[in-house]
Amino acid sequence: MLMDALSGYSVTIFAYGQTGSGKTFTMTGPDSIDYGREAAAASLDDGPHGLIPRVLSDLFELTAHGREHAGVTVSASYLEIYNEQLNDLLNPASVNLQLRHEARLGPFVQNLLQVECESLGDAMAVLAEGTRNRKVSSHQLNKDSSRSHCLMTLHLKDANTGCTGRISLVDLAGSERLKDSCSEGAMASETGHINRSLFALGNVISSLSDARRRQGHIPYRDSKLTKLLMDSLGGDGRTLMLACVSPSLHMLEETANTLLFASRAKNIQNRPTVQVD
Ligand SMILES: Nc1ncnc2c1ncn2[C@@H]1O[C@H](COP(=O)(O)OP(=O)(O)OP(=O)(O)O)[C@@H](O)[C@H]1O
Repeated sequence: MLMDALSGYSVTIFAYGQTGSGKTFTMTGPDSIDYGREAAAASLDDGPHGLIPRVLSDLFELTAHGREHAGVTVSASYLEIYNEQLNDLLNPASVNLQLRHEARLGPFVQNLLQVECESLGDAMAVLAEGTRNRKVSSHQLNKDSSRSHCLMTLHLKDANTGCTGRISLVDLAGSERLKDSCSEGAMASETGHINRSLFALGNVISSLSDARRRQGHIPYRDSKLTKLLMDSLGGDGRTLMLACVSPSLHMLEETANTLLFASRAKNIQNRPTVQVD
């Protein structure tokens, strides 16, 4: 996926699964690891590191001086969709941003900060800053439950070829049944938003995976999440979905739902296209 992005494709990797199933653990890594600038100095080859630090580490190795992709510049943005609002995780004062669409760019978030990253240390600092600003709360099923969908995007621009690739790394909030999570008040309202947007994602995926419905209307407009992921779902990007499931017998029904969702998603065919500036 990383090599594709360096060649000008728009790639998306997203983690899906019910609350507490390990999406954040998979994407970012265990909370015990401090992904500050210092961590960049340490080797990321060993240990339980998340997918994002590994992608960043490989990216800066491949774009290092003297390597084939040395002409590629990297900038990063990091946003969350919280209660159907788009907020900038790198600039917490910047909330409720507008989602726009341009034929050439596809969907994009207006006024979202893009930070230039010259080294792995810079990119790790972006990851640490954004992760610090995410909305997280405790409930019965997960003590550090993400209350928002988070999307880190690495924008890659190759000065030699003019190719503009993109890697979007998405940690979705997890579905939860209120009677199990025992969320109340503001948290219950967050849960409502999370469940509704995951429902919209499910609808888009089932429409795209069904050959007859694929020809008709695809309900991308039903949520910010599906509007934002439009290119990744049945569009011109390359997409990898990670299905996270819990080993607990209590979660059997949710596990079956996640697997059903994943097997539907497998039927979706994108038409990947290289983007050239
Ligand atoms: N593969 C794993 N090995 C060890 N611990 C794990 C693993 N996956 C998850 N955990 C632990 O389980 C707990 C829940 O995981 P995590 O927060 O990643 O779930 P999540 O799917 O992101 O949940 P939510 O949707 O509520 O945000 C965390 O304490 C995490 O460290």
